[in-house]
Amino acid sequence: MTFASPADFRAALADLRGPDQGAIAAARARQAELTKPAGSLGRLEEIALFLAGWQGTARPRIARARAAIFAGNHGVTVHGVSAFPASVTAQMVANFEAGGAAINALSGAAGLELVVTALDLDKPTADFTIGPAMTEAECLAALNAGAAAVAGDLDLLTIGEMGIGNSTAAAALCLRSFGGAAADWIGPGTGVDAEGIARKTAVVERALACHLDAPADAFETLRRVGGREIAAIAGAVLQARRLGIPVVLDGFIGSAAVAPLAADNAAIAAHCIAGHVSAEPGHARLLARLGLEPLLALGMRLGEGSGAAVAVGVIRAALAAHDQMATFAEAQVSGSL
Ligand SMILES: O=C(O)c1ccc[n+]([C@@H]2O[C@H](COP(=O)([O-])O)[C@@H](O)[C@H]2O)c1
Ligand SMILES: Cc1cc2nc[nH]c2cc1C
Repeated sequence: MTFASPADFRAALADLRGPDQGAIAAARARQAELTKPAGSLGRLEEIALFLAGWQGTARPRIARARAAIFAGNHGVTVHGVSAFPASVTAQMVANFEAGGAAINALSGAAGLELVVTALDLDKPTADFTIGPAMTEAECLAALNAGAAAVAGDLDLLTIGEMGIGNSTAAAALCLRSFGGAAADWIGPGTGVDAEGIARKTAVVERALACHLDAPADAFETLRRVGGREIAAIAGAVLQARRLGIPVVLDGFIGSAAVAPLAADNAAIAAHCIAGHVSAEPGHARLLARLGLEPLLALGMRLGEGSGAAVAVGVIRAALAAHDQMATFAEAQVSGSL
């Protein structure tokens, strides 16, 4: 068990390591020697430096990369907050296992090992409009399931989720972590209409009122208005940080899992790349609050780690250029005047 208690989780979140500045400096020096005008590969250059810092080497690589997908069920679905029935969560997990989901195709295309963790699907979280979604023990177990999906020898981790109703939980997490109005964080999710959005807004407002006087630290917010797959993502992101593994986040729900952690320690997202900005309207606002600039904007809103997996293609391209290009000296090309 990685996090022995809520206090242990809080201590880990309070004690975050930074990237290897020497490796970043060495990678920057190499970039300056490659046969291109300085800065001409734009964000690709920043990605190479980012991976150098977290992998602790001037020549980062992606030999072993994993897509970790977490699934959970939500008691809040009793309020009609999703366009799909809660039974779809387990059905989609079976689809992941059979190889028929988008993430199967996209993780394969990106060269990612797919690891699916289904968390007590037959035991939905409690309805968080009337009490905490999870007990302390349940939340801790989910955090640890997330941490357990992170292997020490990974060069990169991408993260995804599946959970009917979890865009409502994600909105509640964002509101409790960053404030604003419920409407700032609510969107159609799987595709609810205007009445569905109004129902989601009322549900999130009731949830926030229910937990108003409760402690607002990361563990309590995850436990009260999160979900098992969401807490698992939080545990995986924190464990990856402890191991120095860079993370690619996916869409609105995957990013919202980090929101309570960021409210306690703004440095938590430093080892994360936002793979994409999803079409869920709160995602752009959330990424801005996390200090992350999305790599892609493809109008995707699927979840299950799909946008993060697509972004890995760009990240691999960044490393290919960084690693394989000739220097000005090697290619006998004149440098800038
Ligand atoms: O990743 C996103 O930005 C995203 C946006 C909308 C929906 N989803 C997925 O759809 C489900 C949540 O939507 P809902 O309507 O059931 O709350 C869940 O399984 C997510 O993976 C995901
Ligand atoms: C079919 C389906 C697939 C999904 N994948 C992630 N969330 C999803 C929600 C639905 C409804």
